[in-house]
Amino acid sequence: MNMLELTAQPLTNEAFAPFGDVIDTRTAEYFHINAGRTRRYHDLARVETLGDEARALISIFVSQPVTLPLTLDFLERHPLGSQAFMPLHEERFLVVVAPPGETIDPAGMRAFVTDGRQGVNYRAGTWHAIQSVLEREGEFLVVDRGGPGDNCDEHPLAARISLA
Ligand SMILES: NC(=O)N[C@@H](O)C(=O)O
Ligand code: NI
Repeated sequence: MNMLELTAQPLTNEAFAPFGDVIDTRTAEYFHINAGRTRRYHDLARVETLGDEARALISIFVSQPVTLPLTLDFLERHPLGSQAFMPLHEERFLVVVAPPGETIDPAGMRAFVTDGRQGVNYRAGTWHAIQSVLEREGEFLVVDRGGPGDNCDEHPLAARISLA
């Protein structure tokens, strides 16, 4: 299997649009609630929970940092639901994705690096690397789909991800 080499680019809303949503108050609209004390950054990402008895889960991931370059031997997808990761302490992380589909075209793969203020929401079926925090232990709020059915497929590949 050929090793694909990718250099992670800064994450932007536009570049990530084919894969899901970037969660970032700096690029989002808000309105005031709670007698003006609160800015509500409303409906920043679409939560998908497909199939009978599906429900949204709220979890916390505490992840150990990856070493660079990051070597990947698979990407995974969740066909029955979205999956969102929001850092709780401005942790930076790698985002490696490919568009939904039964196979992965290496030419369609993209690698991004977040800036600490960004979270991501993978839409259902988007191929992605598992959570890959940089530099230090990371704590993430995770919103994804629970319920019956197989919601995690793996696709083997060989890739090495570097920072510029
Ligand atoms: N397995 C799990 O809950 N996490 C992965 O889906 C991931 O994307 O990190
Ligand atoms: Ni996942």
